[in-house]
Amino acid sequence: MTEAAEPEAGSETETPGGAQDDGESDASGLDDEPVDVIESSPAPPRPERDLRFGVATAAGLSTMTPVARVTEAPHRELGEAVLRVEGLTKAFGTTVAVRDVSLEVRKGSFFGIVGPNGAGKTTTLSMVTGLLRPTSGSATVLGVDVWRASAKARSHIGILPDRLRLFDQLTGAQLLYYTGVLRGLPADEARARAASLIDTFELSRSASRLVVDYSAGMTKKVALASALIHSPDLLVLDEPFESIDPVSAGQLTDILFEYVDRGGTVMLSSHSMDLVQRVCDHVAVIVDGEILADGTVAEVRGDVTLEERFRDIVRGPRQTEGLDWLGISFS
Ligand SMILES: Nc1ncnc2c1ncn2[C@@H]1O[C@H](COP(=O)(O)OP(=O)(O)OP(=O)(O)O)[C@@H](O)[C@H]1O
Repeated sequence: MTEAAEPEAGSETETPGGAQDDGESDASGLDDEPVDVIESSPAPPRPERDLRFGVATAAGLSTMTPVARVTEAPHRELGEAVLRVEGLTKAFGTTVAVRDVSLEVRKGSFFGIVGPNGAGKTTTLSMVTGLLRPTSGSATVLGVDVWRASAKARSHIGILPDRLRLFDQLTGAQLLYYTGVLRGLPADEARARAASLIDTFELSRSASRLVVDYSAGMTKKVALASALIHSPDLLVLDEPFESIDPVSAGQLTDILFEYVDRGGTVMLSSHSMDLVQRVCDHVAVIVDGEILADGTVAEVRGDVTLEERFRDIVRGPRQTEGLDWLGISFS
């Protein structure tokens, strides 16, 4: 995994507790937490594989079907509506970023939202998760209105936002622990889940380094782990695979599959049509703030690939138009 690489000389940052990652610290990374913020009692035994967020051991993960070999998502029986979006609209001044979007995401679904740059994906996901107030329309999670009862609604949601704003002066282990505590977990439970997630996401060698020193991919992983720590019913992930290498992407996908198999629900945005076709059972295509197609991936793509259908739907302008002055032939 990417974090196996040692930081460059001089780039390593001292932790608040004065410790540096020497690559030999405890796998949980919680051993060198400052004693005034995390109790120094030994970490409790790690929980069995019985948590929604998928405490997958390395052995467990290795028995799963490598997602890279799959060309379409497995059939899943879906349950009740977890997320209902009705007539969601967002205007920034005179720019209407999202117009009258309605969606339903059912329990057990892996739902993809795709669209070209600037189509309104991030704006939609931000409204769904309570990070951005809509101009009109509503979003409910398990029947709880995201804006009228935001605290309760957010307790059901795990969020990986587009522009990550993490407490990056914490170590990875501290970030997970404090996220768990802020999400209302008892300290012991937060510590145990943090340790399990560090194992699952193979972050043990980086767990006692400051997040500010993480690579982009490692930052994404620790952020995704943080989104899972309170065992949410719905995970909303904005471009979760951006900056992630293919091996890590396959592993993250397996973790998300396991989360869904345990009754979780995922909504994600992505520019990778191939990935969406392989992992998502439902997809919505958004263009200029409006949903132009949605349904099962099979319904939306028909007898062509999702990427081909996406190109048909979007019909972007030819990129070479107006570049004649470059003097290069693109044909
Ligand atoms: N805070 C803001 N103020 C003004 N305009 C905004 C703001 N946020 C987004 N927009 C505009 O809303 C539109 C949709 O943006 P959004 O970030 O939702 O697109 P996106 O589909 O996520 O794009 P990308 O794939 O490039 O990340 C764009 O025209 C963007 O410029």
